[in-house]
Amino acid sequence: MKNLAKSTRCLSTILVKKMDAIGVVGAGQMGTGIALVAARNADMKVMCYDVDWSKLNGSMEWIRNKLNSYAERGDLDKSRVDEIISRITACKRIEDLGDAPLIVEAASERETLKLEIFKSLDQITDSEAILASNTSSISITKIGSVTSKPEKVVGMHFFNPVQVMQVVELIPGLETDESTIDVTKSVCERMGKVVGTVKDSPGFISNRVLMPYINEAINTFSEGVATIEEIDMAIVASSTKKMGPLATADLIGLDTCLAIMRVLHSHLGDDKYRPAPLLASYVHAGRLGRKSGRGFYKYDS
Ligand SMILES: NC(=O)c1ccc[n+]([C@@H]2O[C@H](COP(=O)([O-])OP(=O)(O)OC[C@H]3O[C@@H](n4cnc5c(N)ncnc54)[C@H](O)[C@@H]3O)[C@@H](O)[C@H]2O)c1
Repeated sequence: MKNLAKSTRCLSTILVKKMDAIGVVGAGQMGTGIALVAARNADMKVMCYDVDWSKLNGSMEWIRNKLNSYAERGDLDKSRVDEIISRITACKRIEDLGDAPLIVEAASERETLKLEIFKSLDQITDSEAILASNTSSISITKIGSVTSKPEKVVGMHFFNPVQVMQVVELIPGLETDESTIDVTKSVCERMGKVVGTVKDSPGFISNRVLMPYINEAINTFSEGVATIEEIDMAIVASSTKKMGPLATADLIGLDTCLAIMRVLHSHLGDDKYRPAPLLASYVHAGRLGRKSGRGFYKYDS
Protein backbone atom coordinates (compact mmCIF):
# COMPACT_ATOMS: atom_id res chain seq x y z
CA MET A 1 0.00 0.00 0.00
CA LYS A 2 2.88 2.32 0.97
CA ASN A 3 4.63 1.54 -2.35
CA LEU A 4 1.46 2.29 -4.24
CA ALA A 5 1.15 5.69 -2.52
CA LYS A 6 4.83 6.37 -3.28
CA SER A 7 4.54 5.48 -6.97
CA THR A 8 1.36 7.59 -7.30
CA ARG A 9 3.29 10.52 -5.78
CA CYS A 10 6.18 9.96 -8.25
CA LEU A 11 3.76 9.92 -11.15
CA SER A 12 2.21 13.16 -9.92
CA THR A 13 5.67 14.73 -9.69
CA ILE A 14 6.40 13.77 -13.29
CA LEU A 15 3.04 15.12 -14.41
CA VAL A 16 3.57 18.40 -12.52
CA LYS A 17 6.93 18.85 -14.25
CA LYS A 18 5.18 18.44 -17.60
CA MET A 19 2.75 21.20 -16.67
CA ASP A 20 4.66 23.84 -18.60
CA ALA A 21 1.65 25.25 -20.43
CA ILE A 22 -1.91 26.22 -19.65
CA GLY A 23 -4.90 27.05 -21.80
CA VAL A 24 -7.34 29.67 -20.57
CA VAL A 25 -10.87 29.88 -21.98
CA GLY A 26 -12.51 33.26 -21.36
CA ALA A 27 -10.45 36.44 -21.14
CA GLY A 28 -12.67 38.38 -18.76
CA GLN A 29 -11.43 39.59 -15.40
CA MET A 30 -10.82 36.07 -14.03
CA GLY A 31 -9.27 34.50 -17.15
CA THR A 32 -6.97 37.50 -17.51
CA GLY A 33 -5.84 37.22 -13.88
CA ILE A 34 -5.25 33.46 -14.24
CA ALA A 35 -3.18 34.05 -17.40
CA LEU A 36 -1.11 36.64 -15.54
CA VAL A 37 -0.30 34.49 -12.49
CA ALA A 38 0.38 31.41 -14.64
CA ALA A 39 2.89 33.30 -16.80
CA ARG A 40 4.44 35.41 -14.06
CA ASN A 41 4.44 33.19 -10.98
CA ALA A 42 4.49 29.69 -12.48
CA ASP A 43 6.59 30.48 -15.61
CA MET A 44 4.04 28.69 -17.78
CA LYS A 45 3.26 29.24 -21.43
CA VAL A 46 -0.30 30.53 -21.66
CA MET A 47 -2.73 30.15 -24.55
CA CYS A 48 -5.72 32.40 -24.07
CA TYR A 49 -8.98 32.16 -25.99
CA ASP A 50 -12.15 34.23 -25.86
CA VAL A 51 -15.13 34.13 -28.17
CA ASP A 52 -14.89 37.95 -28.26
CA TRP A 53 -11.61 39.07 -29.86
CA SER A 54 -11.92 42.59 -28.40
CA LYS A 55 -12.00 41.10 -24.89
CA LEU A 56 -8.84 39.17 -25.68
CA ASN A 57 -7.09 42.32 -26.92
CA GLY A 58 -8.20 44.19 -23.80
CA SER A 59 -6.93 41.33 -21.67
CA MET A 60 -3.45 41.39 -23.29
CA GLU A 61 -3.26 45.16 -22.83
CA TRP A 62 -4.32 44.88 -19.19
CA ILE A 63 -1.60 42.25 -18.52
CA ARG A 64 1.09 44.42 -20.13
CA ASN A 65 -0.02 47.48 -18.11
CA LYS A 66 -0.10 45.44 -14.90
CA LEU A 67 3.41 44.05 -15.46
CA ASN A 68 4.72 47.54 -16.28
CA SER A 69 3.19 48.89 -13.08
CA TYR A 70 4.85 46.07 -11.07
CA ALA A 71 8.19 46.98 -12.70
CA GLU A 72 7.71 50.71 -12.04
CA ARG A 73 7.13 50.17 -8.35
CA GLY A 74 10.05 47.73 -8.12
CA ASP A 75 8.08 44.51 -7.65
CA LEU A 76 9.30 43.01 -10.92
CA ASP A 77 12.58 43.22 -12.78
CA LYS A 78 11.99 45.37 -15.90
CA SER A 79 13.73 42.78 -18.09
CA ARG A 80 11.09 40.22 -17.12
CA VAL A 81 8.12 42.18 -18.52
CA ASP A 82 8.74 41.26 -22.16
CA GLU A 83 9.82 37.75 -21.22
CA ILE A 84 6.54 37.10 -19.37
CA ILE A 85 4.45 38.65 -22.15
CA SER A 86 6.24 36.55 -24.76
CA ARG A 87 4.89 33.44 -23.03
CA ILE A 88 1.25 34.51 -23.48
CA THR A 89 -0.51 33.92 -26.79
CA ALA A 90 -3.91 35.25 -27.74
CA CYS A 91 -5.66 32.48 -29.70
CA LYS A 92 -8.40 32.93 -32.29
CA ARG A 93 -9.77 29.38 -32.02
CA ILE A 94 -10.44 27.14 -29.04
CA GLU A 95 -8.64 24.35 -30.97
CA ASP A 96 -5.38 26.30 -30.50
CA LEU A 97 -5.47 25.29 -26.81
CA GLY A 98 -5.57 21.57 -27.65
CA ASP A 99 -1.93 20.80 -26.81
CA ALA A 100 -2.03 22.29 -23.31
CA PRO A 101 -1.78 19.67 -20.53
CA LEU A 102 -4.09 21.83 -18.40
CA ILE A 103 -6.95 24.06 -19.52
CA VAL A 104 -8.82 26.36 -17.16
CA GLU A 105 -12.24 27.52 -18.28
CA ALA A 106 -13.19 30.98 -17.02
CA ALA A 107 -16.07 31.91 -19.32
CA SER A 108 -19.33 33.49 -18.17
CA GLU A 109 -21.23 31.76 -15.35
CA ARG A 110 -23.86 29.90 -17.40
CA GLU A 111 -24.27 26.17 -17.12
CA THR A 112 -25.32 25.57 -20.76
CA LEU A 113 -22.34 27.60 -21.97
CA LYS A 114 -19.87 25.74 -19.74
CA LEU A 115 -21.24 22.35 -20.79
CA GLU A 116 -20.78 23.29 -24.47
CA ILE A 117 -17.24 24.51 -23.81
CA PHE A 118 -16.32 21.31 -21.97
CA LYS A 119 -17.73 19.18 -24.81
CA SER A 120 -15.41 21.11 -27.17
CA LEU A 121 -12.44 20.85 -24.80
CA ASP A 122 -13.01 17.12 -24.52
CA GLN A 123 -12.78 16.78 -28.29
CA ILE A 124 -9.65 18.84 -28.80
CA THR A 125 -7.54 17.37 -25.95
CA ASP A 126 -6.01 13.96 -25.33
CA SER A 127 -7.06 11.65 -22.52
CA GLU A 128 -4.35 12.92 -20.13
CA ALA A 129 -5.24 16.62 -20.31
CA ILE A 130 -6.72 18.14 -17.16
CA LEU A 131 -9.82 20.27 -17.71
CA ALA A 132 -10.52 22.70 -14.89
CA SER A 133 -13.41 25.11 -14.40
CA ASN A 134 -13.26 28.37 -12.50
CA THR A 135 -17.03 28.21 -11.99
CA SER A 136 -18.33 29.95 -8.86
CA SER A 137 -21.26 27.64 -8.28
CA ILE A 138 -21.98 25.02 -10.95
CA SER A 139 -21.58 21.30 -10.26
CA ILE A 140 -18.17 19.98 -11.28
CA THR A 141 -19.64 16.48 -11.49
CA LYS A 142 -22.18 17.74 -14.03
CA ILE A 143 -19.50 19.53 -16.05
CA GLY A 144 -17.36 16.37 -15.99
CA SER A 145 -20.31 14.24 -17.13
CA VAL A 146 -20.39 15.81 -20.60
CA THR A 147 -16.78 14.76 -21.25
CA SER A 148 -15.27 11.35 -21.96
CA LYS A 149 -12.77 11.88 -19.09
CA PRO A 150 -14.65 13.03 -15.96
CA GLU A 151 -11.69 11.76 -13.91
CA LYS A 152 -9.67 14.64 -15.41
CA VAL A 153 -12.24 17.36 -14.67
CA VAL A 154 -11.84 19.50 -11.55
CA GLY A 155 -13.01 22.82 -10.11
CA MET A 156 -10.23 25.39 -9.72
CA HIS A 157 -11.97 28.36 -8.13
CA PHE A 158 -9.70 31.40 -8.01
CA PHE A 159 -10.77 34.49 -6.08
CA ASN A 160 -11.01 37.99 -7.48
CA PRO A 161 -8.60 39.74 -8.15
CA VAL A 162 -6.61 36.60 -9.00
CA GLN A 163 -3.22 38.32 -8.78
CA VAL A 164 -4.01 39.52 -5.24
CA MET A 165 -6.13 36.85 -3.56
CA GLN A 166 -4.13 33.94 -2.20
CA VAL A 167 -6.68 31.17 -1.91
CA VAL A 168 -7.99 28.72 -4.50
CA GLU A 169 -10.87 26.37 -3.80
CA LEU A 170 -10.14 23.01 -5.42
CA ILE A 171 -13.29 21.01 -6.11
CA PRO A 172 -13.13 17.37 -7.15
CA GLY A 173 -16.21 16.04 -8.92
CA LEU A 174 -17.54 12.59 -8.07
CA GLU A 175 -15.29 10.96 -10.69
CA THR A 176 -12.18 13.16 -10.39
CA ASP A 177 -9.08 11.03 -9.75
CA GLU A 178 -6.34 11.61 -7.18
CA SER A 179 -3.63 12.49 -9.68
CA THR A 180 -5.82 15.24 -11.19
CA ILE A 181 -6.26 16.72 -7.73
CA ASP A 182 -2.54 16.41 -6.89
CA VAL A 183 -1.36 17.93 -10.15
CA THR A 184 -3.86 20.79 -10.06
CA LYS A 185 -2.96 21.54 -6.46
CA SER A 186 0.75 21.70 -7.34
CA VAL A 187 0.06 24.06 -10.25
CA CYS A 188 -1.92 26.35 -7.92
CA GLU A 189 0.99 26.30 -5.48
CA ARG A 190 3.43 27.21 -8.26
CA MET A 191 1.16 30.17 -8.96
CA GLY A 192 1.69 31.18 -5.32
CA LYS A 193 -1.74 30.10 -4.10
CA VAL A 194 -2.90 28.29 -1.00
CA VAL A 195 -5.34 25.50 -1.83
CA GLY A 196 -8.37 24.33 0.09
CA THR A 197 -10.20 21.22 -1.15
CA VAL A 198 -13.96 21.61 -1.04
CA LYS A 199 -16.87 19.23 -1.64
CA ASP A 200 -18.75 19.67 -4.91
CA SER A 201 -21.81 21.52 -3.68
CA PRO A 202 -23.64 24.63 -5.01
CA GLY A 203 -21.45 27.72 -4.47
CA PHE A 204 -18.81 25.57 -2.69
CA ILE A 205 -17.78 27.38 0.55
CA SER A 206 -17.07 30.93 -0.55
CA ASN A 207 -20.17 31.70 -2.59
CA ARG A 208 -22.52 29.66 -0.39
CA VAL A 209 -21.65 32.14 2.35
CA LEU A 210 -20.77 35.34 0.47
CA MET A 211 -23.64 35.51 -2.03
CA PRO A 212 -26.60 35.42 0.40
CA TYR A 213 -24.86 38.24 2.30
CA ILE A 214 -24.58 40.34 -0.88
CA ASN A 215 -28.14 39.41 -1.87
CA GLU A 216 -29.44 40.55 1.51
CA ALA A 217 -27.60 43.86 1.17
CA ILE A 218 -29.36 44.36 -2.18
CA ASN A 219 -32.75 43.58 -0.60
CA THR A 220 -31.93 46.00 2.23
CA PHE A 221 -31.24 48.77 -0.30
CA SER A 222 -34.26 47.85 -2.39
CA GLU A 223 -36.58 48.09 0.64
CA GLY A 224 -35.32 51.61 1.31
CA VAL A 225 -33.74 50.76 4.65
CA ALA A 226 -30.63 52.76 3.75
CA THR A 227 -28.71 54.14 0.77
CA ILE A 228 -26.03 52.19 -1.10
CA GLU A 229 -23.28 54.19 0.58
CA GLU A 230 -24.81 53.81 4.06
CA ILE A 231 -25.09 50.03 3.71
CA ASP A 232 -21.49 49.66 2.55
CA MET A 233 -20.22 52.09 5.18
CA ALA A 234 -22.09 50.30 7.98
CA ILE A 235 -20.50 46.96 7.07
CA VAL A 236 -16.99 48.39 6.63
CA ALA A 237 -17.22 50.29 9.92
CA SER A 238 -18.58 47.35 11.88
CA SER A 239 -16.27 44.62 10.56
CA THR A 240 -12.75 43.97 9.32
CA LYS A 241 -13.95 44.15 5.71
CA LYS A 242 -12.33 46.76 3.46
CA MET A 243 -15.24 46.83 1.05
CA GLY A 244 -18.99 46.78 1.60
CA PRO A 245 -21.30 44.18 0.04
CA LEU A 246 -22.61 46.40 -2.77
CA ALA A 247 -19.14 47.52 -3.86
CA THR A 248 -18.11 43.85 -3.70
CA ALA A 249 -21.05 42.89 -5.92
CA ASP A 250 -19.92 45.52 -8.46
CA LEU A 251 -16.41 44.06 -8.38
CA ILE A 252 -17.60 40.48 -8.92
CA GLY A 253 -20.07 41.46 -11.65
CA LEU A 254 -23.83 41.62 -11.06
CA ASP A 255 -24.49 39.09 -13.84
CA THR A 256 -22.21 36.63 -12.06
CA CYS A 257 -23.88 37.35 -8.69
CA LEU A 258 -27.32 36.71 -10.21
CA ALA A 259 -26.16 33.49 -11.89
CA ILE A 260 -24.72 32.20 -8.60
CA MET A 261 -27.89 33.08 -6.63
CA ARG A 262 -29.96 31.22 -9.23
CA VAL A 263 -27.80 28.11 -8.84
CA LEU A 264 -28.03 28.29 -5.02
CA HIS A 265 -31.81 28.81 -5.19
CA SER A 266 -32.58 26.08 -7.70
CA HIS A 267 -30.16 23.47 -6.35
CA LEU A 268 -30.58 23.98 -2.60
CA GLY A 269 -34.32 24.62 -2.96
CA ASP A 270 -34.59 27.06 -0.05
CA ASP A 271 -36.29 30.42 -0.63
CA LYS A 272 -33.69 32.12 1.50
CA TYR A 273 -31.55 31.98 -1.66
CA ARG A 274 -34.14 33.74 -3.85
CA PRO A 275 -32.24 36.29 -5.97
CA ALA A 276 -33.09 39.88 -5.04
CA PRO A 277 -35.51 41.17 -7.72
CA LEU A 278 -33.48 44.38 -7.94
CA LEU A 279 -30.37 42.36 -8.79
CA ALA A 280 -32.18 40.84 -11.77
CA SER A 281 -33.45 44.29 -12.84
CA TYR A 282 -29.95 45.75 -12.76
CA VAL A 283 -28.63 42.89 -14.89
CA HIS A 284 -31.50 43.27 -17.38
CA ALA A 285 -30.67 46.98 -17.62
CA GLY A 286 -27.02 46.18 -18.38
CA ARG A 287 -25.77 47.48 -15.04
CA LEU A 288 -23.22 44.73 -14.48
CA GLY A 289 -20.92 46.57 -12.08
CA ARG A 290 -17.37 47.70 -12.78
CA LYS A 291 -17.09 45.77 -16.01
CA SER A 292 -19.92 47.74 -17.65
CA GLY A 293 -19.11 51.06 -15.94
CA ARG A 294 -22.24 51.03 -13.80
CA GLY A 295 -23.69 48.85 -11.09
CA PHE A 296 -24.57 50.13 -7.64
CA TYR A 297 -21.85 52.72 -8.25
CA LYS A 298 -20.65 54.48 -11.42
CA TYR A 299 -17.12 53.89 -12.73
CA ASP A 300 -14.92 55.77 -15.20
CA SER A 301 -13.91 53.60 -18.14
N1 LIG B 1 -15.95 37.78 -10.96
C1 LIG B 1 -15.56 37.13 -9.88
O1 LIG B 1 -15.38 37.72 -8.80
C2 LIG B 1 -15.31 35.65 -9.95
C3 LIG B 1 -14.59 35.02 -8.93
C4 LIG B 1 -14.35 33.65 -9.01
C5 LIG B 1 -14.83 32.94 -10.10
N2 LIG B 1 -15.53 33.58 -11.07
C6 LIG B 1 -16.01 32.78 -12.21
O2 LIG B 1 -15.11 32.95 -13.30
C7 LIG B 1 -15.84 32.86 -14.53
C8 LIG B 1 -15.60 34.13 -15.32
O3 LIG B 1 -16.01 35.25 -14.55
P1 LIG B 1 -15.51 36.71 -14.92
O4 LIG B 1 -15.80 37.56 -13.75
O5 LIG B 1 -14.14 36.67 -15.50
O6 LIG B 1 -16.54 37.10 -16.10
P2 LIG B 1 -16.36 38.17 -17.23
O7 LIG B 1 -17.74 38.57 -17.63
O8 LIG B 1 -15.40 39.22 -16.84
O9 LIG B 1 -15.67 37.33 -18.41
C9 LIG B 1 -16.28 36.24 -19.03
C10 LIG B 1 -15.62 36.07 -20.39
O10 LIG B 1 -16.10 34.85 -20.97
C11 LIG B 1 -16.13 35.08 -22.36
N3 LIG B 1 -16.93 34.06 -23.02
C12 LIG B 1 -18.27 33.94 -23.09
N4 LIG B 1 -18.60 32.86 -23.81
C13 LIG B 1 -17.44 32.28 -24.22
C14 LIG B 1 -17.13 31.15 -25.00
N5 LIG B 1 -18.07 30.39 -25.55
N6 LIG B 1 -15.84 30.84 -25.19
C15 LIG B 1 -14.86 31.62 -24.67
N7 LIG B 1 -15.09 32.71 -23.92
C16 LIG B 1 -16.37 33.03 -23.70
C17 LIG B 1 -16.70 36.49 -22.48
O11 LIG B 1 -16.47 37.05 -23.77
C18 LIG B 1 -15.95 37.20 -21.38
O12 LIG B 1 -14.76 37.80 -21.83
C19 LIG B 1 -17.29 32.62 -14.15
O13 LIG B 1 -17.54 31.24 -14.14
C20 LIG B 1 -17.37 33.19 -12.73
O14 LIG B 1 -18.39 32.61 -11.96
C21 LIG B 1 -15.77 34.92 -11.04
